[in-house]
Amino acid sequence: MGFLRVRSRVYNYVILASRAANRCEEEHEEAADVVQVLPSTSDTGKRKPDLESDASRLQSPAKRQRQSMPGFEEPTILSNVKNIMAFVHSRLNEQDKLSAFLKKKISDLETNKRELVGVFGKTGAGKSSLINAIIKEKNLLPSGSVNACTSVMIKVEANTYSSKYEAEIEFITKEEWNEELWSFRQFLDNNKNQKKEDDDYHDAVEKLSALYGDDWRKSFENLMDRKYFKEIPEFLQSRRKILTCESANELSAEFVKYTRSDSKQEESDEGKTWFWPLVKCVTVRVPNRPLLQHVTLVDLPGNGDCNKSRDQMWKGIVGDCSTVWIVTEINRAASDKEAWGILESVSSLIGNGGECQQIHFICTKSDLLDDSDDLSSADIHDRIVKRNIQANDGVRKEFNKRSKIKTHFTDDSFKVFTVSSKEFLKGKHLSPEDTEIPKLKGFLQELNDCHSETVNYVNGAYGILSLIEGARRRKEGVGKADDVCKVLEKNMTEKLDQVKKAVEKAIKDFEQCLTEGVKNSKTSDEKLKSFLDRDKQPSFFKTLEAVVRKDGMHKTKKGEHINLNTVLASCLTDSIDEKFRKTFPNDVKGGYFDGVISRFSLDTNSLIQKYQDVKLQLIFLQTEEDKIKAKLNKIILKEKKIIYNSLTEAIEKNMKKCYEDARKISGNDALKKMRKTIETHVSLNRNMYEDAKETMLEKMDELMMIICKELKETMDHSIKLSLKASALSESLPDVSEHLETVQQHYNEDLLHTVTAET
Ligand SMILES: Nc1nc2c(ncn2[C@@H]2O[C@H](COP(=O)(O)OP(=O)(O)OP(=O)(O)O)[C@@H](O)[C@H]2O)c(=O)[nH]1
Repeated sequence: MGFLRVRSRVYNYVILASRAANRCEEEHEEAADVVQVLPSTSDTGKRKPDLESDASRLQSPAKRQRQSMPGFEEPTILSNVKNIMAFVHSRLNEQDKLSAFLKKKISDLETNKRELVGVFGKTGAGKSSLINAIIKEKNLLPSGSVNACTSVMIKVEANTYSSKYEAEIEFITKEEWNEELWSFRQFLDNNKNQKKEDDDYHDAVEKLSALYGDDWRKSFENLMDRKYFKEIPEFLQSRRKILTCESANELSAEFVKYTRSDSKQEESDEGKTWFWPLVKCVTVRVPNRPLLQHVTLVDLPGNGDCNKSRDQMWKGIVGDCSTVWIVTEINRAASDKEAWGILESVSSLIGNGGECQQIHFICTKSDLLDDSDDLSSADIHDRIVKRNIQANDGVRKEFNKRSKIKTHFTDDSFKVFTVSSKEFLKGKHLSPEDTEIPKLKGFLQELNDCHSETVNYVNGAYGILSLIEGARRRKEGVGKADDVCKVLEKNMTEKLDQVKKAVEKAIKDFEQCLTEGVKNSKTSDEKLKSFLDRDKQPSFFKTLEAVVRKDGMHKTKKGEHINLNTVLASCLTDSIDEKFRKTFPNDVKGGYFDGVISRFSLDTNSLIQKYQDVKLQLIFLQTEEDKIKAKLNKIILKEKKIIYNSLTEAIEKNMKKCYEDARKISGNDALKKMRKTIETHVSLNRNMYEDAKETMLEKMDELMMIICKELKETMDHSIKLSLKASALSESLPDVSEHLETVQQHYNEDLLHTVTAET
């Protein structure tokens, strides 16, 4: 993260330097001045950028041509303000408390948050083609082969610091792979005489064959030998591999062996090694894509992988998505069990257990019609449009029936799109608008533009510059700082009390709900029983074996997501879902805890009227308030996910022993015995529900402490330093012009925020 931050910062400076250097000759002095503003090694602890050469390299014809390319990123408000703050930072010394405080405040402004859009859907639904169409890179993500499918998570984002196409490959560790090899070996040994139709048997064989060809069939002894990893020394050295190319085509050809599995190797592929079993995630960076500057699209193949770290990363990314796209083919979108199954299985992870604000149900391949041979182009167009309307209605009706999803999401947060990636790239029957790809791009653009980090950065910068100017202009002995402090401290006590009461009320409400949930734990038992009652089905033993082997979670080849832990925790989660969603809405407009955090204010506005000579200091405090609220919102968002998921995790922890015992069962009546083991464990461990409830409430208490401490300490410190500490006036730079510039941006931002909200 730190590395990225440095990279993007350097890039901003380079742009500024290049712009300045492009101006006419008499402005050269100014360009030199700009270059001086770059951060030093001591500032970042990283490589000191070679600024002179960075700037002069940008003078090359190739670079200039790049700048004139459509979509080249012009410096944004954010980069302008960042440059100003870097300059101010370099002019502050640390001889007094206030300057040191200001320097730290400037460093703290830096953030690198990206909005994640998670793309789900079964294989072949058209995810890769959709992403390619959206970023207008026909050949970036490999798509189309009948046998191959995307097998690892792929993040797609803008390359903001170079004009190259890049793929960063993150591997699992050697130790993890070694462990996996051992469990494959055990599993294959135990299943020697079984039918080879088992899902996990196929998975193991697929992974081993991808990497070792037929060698694994001869012996398991030397599978960690270096010779198998010659092409990827990075894996052995626990490093990431970076591929860099000039074009999307080239990059795609290079990274395909890290992302896709090929179930039926073709002749031309013989001897080819596929490394996807070792890969955790690939990040693809595309140059000149302002649309993805703050947004990352993540292609998420289904979970249920037996690799723990990959599974954990999957869960982490899914929980961090602010939007989720469910992709399915239009011809049976409303009835596609697998697509709805995916959405149901992730709804609590992305809803109360995550931060998803919007679900987009995307029906793909809208251009594909049956029997269109004899139709005119106009008729084809009309039929497509008509079917789009029908699909839209059908999907919405289906959504209304799915109560499991609806407990986490409102009607407004669910939208349907009917798209054709193919027609968007080479329209034959549909206009670009009819393909609905521009609609999705518009959504991403808004996500990228309304990036709250820009607003937070500009607000923070405005406050800091106000404080510098206020401190510089302030004459000794003038002002009624002490009076102002007293009022502020009184306001703070009152407002903190309100926050505390609101959080306490939420905790009490949760406690009530969970007590009911514990009482209703029989409902979970019934759900468990109905799952175990499937023991009459012929393939059930294999499924149950896989479930216990993977600590309660398994995805069948037919796409069914089984999670016994969530089934057992459902009496608790069901009891709390509605209250939890209202207390921690993912759409933060209303604010957490009935808006008490959003309403927190020391009432600086009215004080400004009365105490004009400390107006600038009060403006700083106002922006500090906004900043601490934004920071708290982030903390609460992170914590609320942990709090909600703690219910299922507590059950999962308790059930671990049960799965371990069940795993050991084999031989005659194994299915019966396994069932008995699970039922007995659940009936003897009734306290697990109470324990889960207590764990969650403890976490809520901790959250309350964090909120109150953060609010009090940050505001106390800021009040003290802005109104009480004096700086050596000669040590503070004159930032009046910068203040004016940033104030303009601040006002624009405010306008933008207001317009976006209305
Ligand atoms: N006619 C038509 N075909 C499409 C469209 N989108 C995708 N396809 C085709 O559908 C097939 C699968 O598309 P992909 O984009 O590879 O699907 P995917 O969901 O990424 O598949 P995995 O990589 O296996 O997860 C390919 O042959 C595509 O060319 C579309 O809008 N129209």
